[in-house]
Amino acid sequence: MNTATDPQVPPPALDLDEVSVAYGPAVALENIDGMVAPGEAVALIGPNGAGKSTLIKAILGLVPLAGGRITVLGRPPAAARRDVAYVPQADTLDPEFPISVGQVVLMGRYRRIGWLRRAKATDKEAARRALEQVGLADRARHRFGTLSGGQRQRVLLARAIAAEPRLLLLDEPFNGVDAVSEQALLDAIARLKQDGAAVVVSTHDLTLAHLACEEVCLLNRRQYGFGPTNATLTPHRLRATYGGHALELRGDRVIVAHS
Ligand SMILES: Nc1ncnc2c1ncn2[C@@H]1O[C@H](COP(=O)(O)OP(=O)(O)OP(=O)(O)O)[C@@H](O)[C@H]1O
Repeated sequence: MNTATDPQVPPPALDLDEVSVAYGPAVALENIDGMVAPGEAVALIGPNGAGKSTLIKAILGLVPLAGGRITVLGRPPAAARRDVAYVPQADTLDPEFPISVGQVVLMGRYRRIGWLRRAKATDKEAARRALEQVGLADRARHRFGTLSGGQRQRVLLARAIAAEPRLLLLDEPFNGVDAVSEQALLDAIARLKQDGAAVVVSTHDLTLAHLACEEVCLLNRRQYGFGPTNATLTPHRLRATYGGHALELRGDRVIVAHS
């Protein structure tokens, strides 16, 4: 989607314009198109290998585009990095890393502080508040690796909150988290949106999409829908997105039957 630039109107948080990405000869994403406004969230939904993480990496400017354009807060992705925070999948991190929970969260401030400067009282306060927002204020001095998977995911979200992002990217944040962590994540996302941040969250969890996201983007290499959550998450579209596999809905969670 390409928007005309009007200096009076704030730019969308994210504008995807016919985005394509390839790894060598293999096309991972083809002609993805959509927009996210400040204060809104979009869920990226699709099966394993659909290209959700690839799209997040492209928004971060970490993979080159084979075609199209991504605009973040009116700028190319690399120029917007300071205003973008990213929460990776928890299982991609080494829990043995000898660092305290408080230090992990303070890392979210480093782009503001500069890596070689010392954190100021305002940075420490921002980190403390972020940890409080995810319900782990009492764990600041604990070693990161001693926390559960769900708690570590919340710490990484706190690190992102401490960065005061205008665009937050979350890669499957609900994988393996319990109901308490799930609620803490939902509350934190809601607060960020209230503060005007936009959120992009890759997930297999339709409950998360319904509870936290105004819009969804259905992906499986190409786009099977991008629009308001209720109108877009139809069984017909989901079935098409999940490659024609028989689709079982349990509650409102998608279970793909490999028939
Ligand atoms: N660095 C890479 N080099 C080559 N191919 C890659 C690379 N990263 C991803 N791919 C391929 O691109 C496609 C999309 O992968 P991606 O990780 O973006 O999917 P995903 O939707 O995030 O999947 P999941 O739900 O399993 O995390 C897959 O076919 C994957 O094998």
